Amino acid sequence: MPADVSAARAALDGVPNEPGAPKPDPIVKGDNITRTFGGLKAVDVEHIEIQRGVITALIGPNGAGKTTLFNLLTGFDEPDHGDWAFNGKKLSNVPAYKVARLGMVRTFQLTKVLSKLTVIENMRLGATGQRGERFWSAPFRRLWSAQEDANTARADELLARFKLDEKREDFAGSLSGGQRKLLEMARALMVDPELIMLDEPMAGVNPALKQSLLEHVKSLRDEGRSVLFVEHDMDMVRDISDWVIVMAQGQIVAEGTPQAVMADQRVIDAYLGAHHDTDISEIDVDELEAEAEAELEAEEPKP
Ligand SMILES: Nc1ncnc2c1ncn2[C@@H]1O[C@H](COP(=O)(O)OP(=O)(O)OP(=O)(O)O)[C@@H](O)[C@H]1O
Repeated sequence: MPADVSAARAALDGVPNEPGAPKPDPIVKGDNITRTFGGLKAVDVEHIEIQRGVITALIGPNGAGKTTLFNLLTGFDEPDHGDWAFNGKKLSNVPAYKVARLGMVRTFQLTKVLSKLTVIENMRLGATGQRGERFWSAPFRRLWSAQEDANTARADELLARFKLDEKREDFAGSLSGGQRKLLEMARALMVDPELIMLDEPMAGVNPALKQSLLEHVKSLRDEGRSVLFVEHDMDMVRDISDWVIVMAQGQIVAEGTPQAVMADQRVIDAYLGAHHDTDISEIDVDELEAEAEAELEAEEPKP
């Protein structure tokens, strides 16, 4: 682990495991952020701070408001109320492409339109700082070509890093789940962000590829970026996050190191409360028994 990553982690040592806890060096700071849809308060965050230079996970049950909070912070949606700052600069009413240019970028799942572009075209689109898909319409495409050379060089470098160089001319829609996630990450890196926000980086990824994806996420932090990710895959949260923020019903209900948060009763309640609908008939009882037996055998003292 590079020394500056250990230092960044160590800085979290004294931070209390409390919702909205102040951080020693926050890259994002927000207050009283609310967003309602009809009568529903999707986001109702009193105070949030994201520490610089570490990996922060944002978790919570379905509908907790995680994606809405991502959209608000990055300028893709407007709050009812709220103030937040990135590197001390207030961002309310700043459009998404400007937020991206300032250094805060979120990934997007590959939409239908983006699937019909090639991998390299997706990368060049990333360089526009998230102006959206309309920016890629024919007139803009011509305007854009003037700046293409520098962007293409950066795009090719990133494609090589994420092992997508052989897919350069393929349609993005033809990529596997894991390759799509790598492309989303590579595309976001086109603007060289200080804070990269990953939306469910493990969703739809084949288990064999998960480890390699985790290493790529860690490499973002190890090169000095701050990472904030939304994820349901608890193994990933446990494995790579330095800090975890838990949302439920629009609010931050808990925060702390992965170990502290996973042991927190409020988190267990918020999670299990939402996931207790698992159909018991779907569980393979024989498999569970076999696993339990294997574990017991492994624990038995050797004669
Ligand atoms: N554009 C919208 N119009 C109406 N309701 C919305 C809209 N976007 C989100 N919501 C509602 O706001 C709440 C929070 O949704 P959000 O997608 O932010 O949750 P989430 O924590 O990201 O959930 P998930 O883990 O399922 O992605 C949900 O009840 C959702 O139905």
